[in-house]
Amino acid sequence: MSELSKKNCVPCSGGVSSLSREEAEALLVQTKGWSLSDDATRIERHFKFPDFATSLAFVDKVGALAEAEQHHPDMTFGWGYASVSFSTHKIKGLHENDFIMAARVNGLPDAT
Ligand SMILES: C[C@H](O)[C@H](O)[C@H]1CNC2=NC(N)=NC(=O)C2=N1
Repeated sequence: MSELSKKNCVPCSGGVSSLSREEAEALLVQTKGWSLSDDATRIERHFKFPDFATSLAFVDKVGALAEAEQHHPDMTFGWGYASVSFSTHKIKGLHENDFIMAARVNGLPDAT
């Protein structure tokens, strides 16, 4: 379990700078499977599942996690896959919260 997955998101009210590419890359080491967008404003991971029901259940679990932490992903899903992406809207870029959520998503039982 990464150190990040033990943390909780802190409210982000804007007015703080987004992480630099270097800072994001350093945190990415703790979030296996996630990649940084070309402009370094979001992180994304693609998950595969054996069927539609498992994809749907996974997206639902990510949603529950997001509601609990009040930090929300963009997601697309369909038969056998889900794509989850995090960015912090208020700062139009990355915050440690995005990496905390990625680590927590990686800890879900179906996130293989
Ligand atoms: C009040 C509430 O905490 C905020 O509006 C949260 C909700 N979820 C959020 N999710 C994401 N990804 N970015 C945000 O800036 C954000 N803000």
